[in-house]
Amino acid sequence: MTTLSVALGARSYDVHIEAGLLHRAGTMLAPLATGRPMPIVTDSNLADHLASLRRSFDAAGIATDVLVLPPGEGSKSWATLERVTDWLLDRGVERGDHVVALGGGVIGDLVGFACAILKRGCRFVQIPTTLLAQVDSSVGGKTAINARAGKNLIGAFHQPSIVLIDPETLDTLPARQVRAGYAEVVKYGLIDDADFFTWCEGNGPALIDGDITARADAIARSVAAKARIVAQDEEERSGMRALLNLGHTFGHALEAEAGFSDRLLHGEGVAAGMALAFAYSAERGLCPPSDSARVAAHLRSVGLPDGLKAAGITATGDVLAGHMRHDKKMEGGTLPFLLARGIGRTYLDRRVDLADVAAFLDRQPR
Ligand SMILES: NC(=O)c1ccc[n+]([C@@H]2O[C@H](COP(=O)([O-])OP(=O)(O)OC[C@H]3O[C@@H](n4cnc5c(N)ncnc54)[C@H](O)[C@@H]3O)[C@@H](O)[C@H]2O)c1
Ligand SMILES: O=C(O)C(=O)C[C@@H](O)[C@H](O)[C@H](O)COP(=O)(O)O
Ligand SMILES: [Zn+2]
Repeated sequence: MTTLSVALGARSYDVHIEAGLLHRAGTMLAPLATGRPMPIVTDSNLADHLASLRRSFDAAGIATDVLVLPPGEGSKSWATLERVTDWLLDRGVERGDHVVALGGGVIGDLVGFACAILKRGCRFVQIPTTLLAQVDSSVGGKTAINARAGKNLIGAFHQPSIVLIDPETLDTLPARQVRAGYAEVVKYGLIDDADFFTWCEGNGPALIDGDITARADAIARSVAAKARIVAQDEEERSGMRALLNLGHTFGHALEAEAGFSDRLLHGEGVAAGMALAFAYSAERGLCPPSDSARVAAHLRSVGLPDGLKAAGITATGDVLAGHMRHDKKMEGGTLPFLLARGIGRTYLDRRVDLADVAAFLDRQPR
């Protein structure tokens, strides 16, 4: 088993990664059991993994209660949040109790936020089952739902007590979802690890095709990178954690245009967003055009969108910039932007003019 730590003082926790770990979750979580049934929240695509998890809890003598939600981004909503919090309150969940989030980033973000606000905070456990959640969303404590005005606009920082990652759960994940999660893997290479991007170019196709070693390696490297960044800037105050937002200002705008629907998955928006961030950096003379072309080529080669056209977005630059004005990084009316001086050389630029970004977007092929 690989165990990585997210070092946050009193809020520190471990992330355990091992094939088959789901079947040992009961033993791993037994120290957190209170004698009352442990609540598990999941979505309806996870019946088989839920059954495995419950068997492992039964074997460890832990009773469970289960809430099954509809799958998809639409569940990151006020209505579903109310459903989760009412369900937890009906079960008499106390502040010291642990709620298990079994699923992808949607379940993790939603349940994490419910736990952040339930009785002003109860504990939770992340058992991520998508590649995206295993490499990114289950670690770091960003929790949220979406608002009419945009993505993740209602949320809180709330760290889990433990994260259990079983790469074998990815065996049932549809290929499109694997590819979308892979975009966040590539992100770590583009941020500050050019060698890892080269690793992605060599191993990405096998990872997507199901190579368990490549998947486990990518998960461990991604979690280590995220834990290192989060430990330095837990609440995105210094600019360090903002690096994890590479491609997201563009990506969230594209997701908003697609109505936060299956038309464009989060990871697909991030892929197109990263390609746009590199193209914009290259256009401004900050980044070698060859690096920008290399990023786009790799994303294309694994079937991810490399820009507006591939993402199916036809909106004007002004409309997209309008979405960006809701970005949580806005400061005094300006939007700090993640740009790149090259592969592995992402930085936060505080002098970007949104009108210039809009004009750049208008020049992109539709
Ligand atoms: N908190 C963070 O730091 C953070 C980081 C990245 C993304 N996110 C958020 O995560 C969300 C996207 O997460 P996601 O890509 O995991 O999407 P998701 O949770 O919607 O899961 C994708 C789909 O896969 C299904 N699924 C999950 N696990 C499965 C499995 N093992 N086998 C078969 N089907 C399975 C789900 O039911 C769903 O239909 C977005 O809302 C995004 O904003 C948050
Ligand atoms: O953990 C972070 O910090 C990230 O930015 C990770 C992102 O991949 C993730 O999509 C996050 O939810 C985006 O955060 P937001 O603050 O832009 O909503
Ligand atoms: Zn993301």
